[in-house]
Amino acid sequence: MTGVAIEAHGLGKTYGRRGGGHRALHDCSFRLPAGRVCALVGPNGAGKSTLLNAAAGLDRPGAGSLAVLGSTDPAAVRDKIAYVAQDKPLYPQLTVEDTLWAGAELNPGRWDPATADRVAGALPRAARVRTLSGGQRTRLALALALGKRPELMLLDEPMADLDPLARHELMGVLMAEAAEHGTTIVMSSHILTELEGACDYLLFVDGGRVRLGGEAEDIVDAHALLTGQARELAPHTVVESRTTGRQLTALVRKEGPVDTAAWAVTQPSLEELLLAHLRSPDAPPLLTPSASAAGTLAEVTPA
Ligand SMILES: Nc1ncnc2c1ncn2[C@@H]1O[C@H](COP(=O)(O)OP(=O)(O)OP(=O)(O)O)[C@@H](O)[C@H]1O
Repeated sequence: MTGVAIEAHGLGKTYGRRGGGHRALHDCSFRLPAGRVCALVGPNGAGKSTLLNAAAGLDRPGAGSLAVLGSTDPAAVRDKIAYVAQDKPLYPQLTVEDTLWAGAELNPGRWDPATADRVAGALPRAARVRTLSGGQRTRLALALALGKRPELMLLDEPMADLDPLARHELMGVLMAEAAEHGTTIVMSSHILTELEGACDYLLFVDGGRVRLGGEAEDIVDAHALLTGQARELAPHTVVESRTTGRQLTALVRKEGPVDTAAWAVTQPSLEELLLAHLRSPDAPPLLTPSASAAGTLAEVTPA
């Protein structure tokens, strides 16, 4: 699939203007190509849910511009987007069966009953939503989202309350969906190891801005873990360094070839890379060309 799933320019969102206000998104710019499985990571309060809410059209950004599936009008693309928010909003009085029926009714022409049924799995069809466990509700919310056959799936910590087996199974279903239909998936999570094998794209948000964006492989390739006798690390950009005696270990962003005579060089894992950036809020941002938002879109009218 070609095209751009999400493009943001200078996106801003401030909560509670009276008495100061908190900037949840601040000058946030990036581009997510269509067809990618994107990990949305960042510390608590970074702005991930705020960004997903904006992309889903549930919340209006206060500044900047945002295009989703090529449109700046959220209503125009709503039927092509599935959003599983952190609190998994479902109707508590409906049964599982009624909920799946409602999914079919609300998505005429798109609904895929076989997929929804497969994801719902062993959920008792006659059980009311309010009697389901947190993990069972998640499964039902994912069944609704996948049954909709969306072009863009926005998932806010979808696996957080699933048991390991269910997590493994549903991650497999998501990946198969993305591979078969070219669905763009944006998935926020704090479980970095889980994302590493599943996601091919990365958006690392911190302080309401994208600090790392692009193909996960390219972002990892741009960095190196260097170990050797303490000495100058220039010209490389130091993300994090630690000295023990005369031994220096550093995670750097490579600025040209690394002197392999001076340093033992290894490639960091995605988890090591993200942890280093989490501990080093001043490390400069890095967006690969495909993640760099270019040009200007129509400005969002301040809410
Ligand atoms: N409705 C709201 N009213 C006021 N402040 C809010 C509201 N929603 C979010 N915030 C604030 O905006 C910031 C970003 O919140 P957001 O929920 O987007 O972070 P997050 O990255 O999803 O965090 P987490 O990983 O903890 O889920 C936080 O400082 C939060 O306190």
